[in-house]
Amino acid sequence: MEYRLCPSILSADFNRLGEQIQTLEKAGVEWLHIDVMDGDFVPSISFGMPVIRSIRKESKMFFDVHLMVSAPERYIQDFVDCGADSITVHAEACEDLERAIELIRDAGVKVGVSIKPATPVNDISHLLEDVDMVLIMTVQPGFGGQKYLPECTEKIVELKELIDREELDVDIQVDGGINDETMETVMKAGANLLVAGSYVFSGDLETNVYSIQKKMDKIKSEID
Ligand SMILES: O=C(CO)[C@H](O)[C@H](O)COP(=O)(O)O
Ligand SMILES: [Fe+2]
Repeated sequence: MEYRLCPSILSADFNRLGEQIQTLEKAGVEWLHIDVMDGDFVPSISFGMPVIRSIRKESKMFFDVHLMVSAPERYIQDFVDCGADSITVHAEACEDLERAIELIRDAGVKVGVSIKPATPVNDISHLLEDVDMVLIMTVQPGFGGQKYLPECTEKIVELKELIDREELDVDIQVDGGINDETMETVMKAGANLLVAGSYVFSGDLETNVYSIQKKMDKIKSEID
């Protein structure tokens, strides 16, 4: 099982975004989590295609685009064109989730489906064969810096059991409130892709990345 830290640039200093992305890349980070918010599916607005297009020119990292957008089907090709390597849509945001998955697949990038804390795993369990990743939100989507919702842990366990039972190759990503304490909980529950914003970007970025990766390696050795 491949475990990865996926820093979320929502917590970056946008005045120094290029420089901070370079720091992450030099420290060995391979996935960059990119949160797009539309002010409709979630209350806040973040950024969109022009920002992604700009950072794509400077970075070879895997761009993991988390669309917190209503009817995301409208924008799949745009996000692929500006540099996404994977696109994650919310089950709650799509009128036809199967169609959204098909559009992402046909556009040639990896497919992710996300569920909010109140959405049961059961709502997406029939689609597991069609996706590369399921993102379990561990806070209400819309803002960085919130506290991990402990009731989400059992959803990670449930999803992991389903994936193992059906012998599928699907990553489990978690997003929201990941820190020193919660990273152990989510990894032991079955998550392998850990999104973290405020935990990575508060204080010295390089020091944080090395220390988080070291902690992840230690937890991984306890799981294997
Ligand atoms: O999707 C998100 C918010 O909706 C972000 O990826 C997430 O909040 C990361 O921030 P933090 O690690 O500070 O909780
Ligand atoms: Fe996110």
